[in-house]
Formats: sequence, structure tokens, C-alpha cells
Amino acid sequence: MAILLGDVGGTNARLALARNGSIDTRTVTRFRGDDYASFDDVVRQFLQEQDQPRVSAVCIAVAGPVSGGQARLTNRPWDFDEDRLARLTDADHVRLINDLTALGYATPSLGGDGVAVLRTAPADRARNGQALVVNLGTGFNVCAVRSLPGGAITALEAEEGHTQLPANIYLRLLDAVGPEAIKGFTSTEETFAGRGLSRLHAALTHTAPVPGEQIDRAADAGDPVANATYDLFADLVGLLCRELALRFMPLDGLFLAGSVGRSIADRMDLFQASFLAESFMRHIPENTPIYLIRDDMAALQGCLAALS
Ligand SMILES: Nc1ncnc2c1ncn2[C@@H]1O[C@H](COP(=O)(O)OP(=O)(O)OP(=O)(O)O)[C@@H](O)[C@H]1O
Repeated sequence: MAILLGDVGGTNARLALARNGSIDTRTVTRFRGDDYASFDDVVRQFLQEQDQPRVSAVCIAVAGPVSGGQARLTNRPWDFDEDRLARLTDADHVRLINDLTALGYATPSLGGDGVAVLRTAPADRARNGQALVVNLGTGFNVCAVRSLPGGAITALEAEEGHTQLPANIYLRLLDAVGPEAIKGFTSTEETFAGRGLSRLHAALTHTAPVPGEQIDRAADAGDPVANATYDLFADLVGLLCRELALRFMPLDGLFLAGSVGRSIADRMDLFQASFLAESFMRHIPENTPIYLIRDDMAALQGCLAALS
């Protein structure tokens, strides 16, 4: 019987069925959160469309903290409950996990077109069995991954988006946007998620915030302020990733993810300049390879791995 997998972010929810140990790619469906009152409504519609009234197991990755079989999306008022999902799907086994934990579980199986190499590190000998996923999307979070003997991995939960900004990032922002606009940059997530990019652009243009995809398109079309926004943003993401590299030592790889993460991939020169800034322990960022997760289904793969 089929397994139900889900990746629920603040903007989009993706659902799929897996059969015989792999995702049935024909079933992958994206739902816009704004169009539904609850996640249960999304599940009901999906199972009906797939003509699949019951499944054997369920694993849903949620962009928010998970505890005691329950979860709540950070950036949308949806809640999740393993027992309720079991009743809805008739499944014997239901598991909720954090969406970044799911991406962490997916890292060993990423390959081919699913991942792009943004920077190679000089020495394979530096590998230490540790990796880090850094997601810039509707929200911001990280997942530290540790490889265990025998090929298993463990993925750690975190709420990095709700930490304070490092002082060097705060000061660089203060310099760029001034003492009034700096008040909006209250956390790592408010600075580095999609609304952080929008906030930065609004502060530099003195206009109302517009969505990140609009800034990306304007930058590609040669708009000077959109490009200045991205130049500063890529520089700040480099500084942040340098902090994260020192904190987690992900010498097997730092994996950027999320739509905002993907939008800075072609601005890696500015990112690298701050990522590799001259400093104590510079060899740690220097020995950290950087990858971009391009596979939109990576979190679903991680959900499947979490059930095995
Ligand atoms: N090309 C782009 N450039 C910059 N920002 C973008 C681009 N496309 C989408 N965004 C922004 O990315 C955010 C959505 O991120 P993503 O597509 O990773 O969704 P999500 O999975 O719902 O997010 P999360 O898992 O963080 O809750 C929105 O803030 C959106 O405005």
C-alpha cells in the first residue's frame, strides 16, 4: 500500500505518494497554502485526487517546531497532530518531523541534477562526517547532520531563525539602512527569509516591500537598486554562513536550500568574499564545500528516509 509524504512550508505544501520504497513522481502535487483553511483539507483533496482513500504510513515535514506528535507552522496558522492524521488517512504509522530535519535526512541521497556545487573545498581529507543545511525560504532555519558508522545519519533539530543577528551583520546593516529601518531586522529570520530580502530592498529604495521573486526579476533585468540589494544580501548571507560554518564545522558540506537560497546562487563571488574573510580559524570555512539543493522534492525524500 502507498505511503503519504508531505513537505509543508509557509507558502507551499507539496504532497506525494511513495510505493515500493520510492516516490511516485507522477503524484507530486503542489498546493498554495493561501487556498486552504487547514492542512487536513489539503490531505483530503490530495487523497481524493489520487483515488487513494487510505495509506499505510504518513510522514509530514512541517516548517515549525515539532513536539509530542504535534506541530504548528511558524508562518501560517495551521496545526498538525499525528493521531488526527492517522484517523484522516487510516494509516497505522504517522510521523511529523521538522522540514529542515527532513532536508537533513535527504542529504546523503542528493546527487545528479538535484544538487549543484557552488564551491569546492581543497581537501577531501578534511571531511569529518558533519554537514549543515541552511534554508532561506518563507522562514529561515538550519539542520546539522552527522553521519554515523554503517551509513546511518542523524539530523538535529534547531530554531536558528529565531536567534539574534551576529554583531558584524547588524553593524553592516545599520550602516546600509540607517537607525530607523534597522529596527525591522529583529532576528536571523527577519533578515534572511524572503521577507528579510524584501525588507532590505524596501529600506534601500524607500518604497513598500515587494516579494523576493520581483526583486530577483528586476535584478536580472538590470535594475540598479535591485542589484545593490542582492549584492548586500549575498554579502550578508556569506557572513552568516561563515558564522554557521564555525559553529557546526560542516566539512562534508554546507547545503543552501529554499527559493531565496537558490536566488543568490549566481552571486557567489560576493558571498565567498565574506564567507572567506580573513579571520581566526579561516581554514574552517575554507575547507567547507558549498552545495545548492535544487531538488524541489528533497524534503519528501527525507520524509521517506525518516520512515525507514
Ligand atoms: N526567485 C526568487 N527570488 C527571491 N525570493 C524568492 C524567489 N522565489 C520565491 N521567493 C521567496 O521565497 C519565499 C518562499 O520560499 P520557498 O519557495 O522556499 O517556500 P516554502 O517551502 O513555503 O518556505 P519555508 O519552508 O521556509 O516555509 C517567499 O518569501 C518568496 O517571496
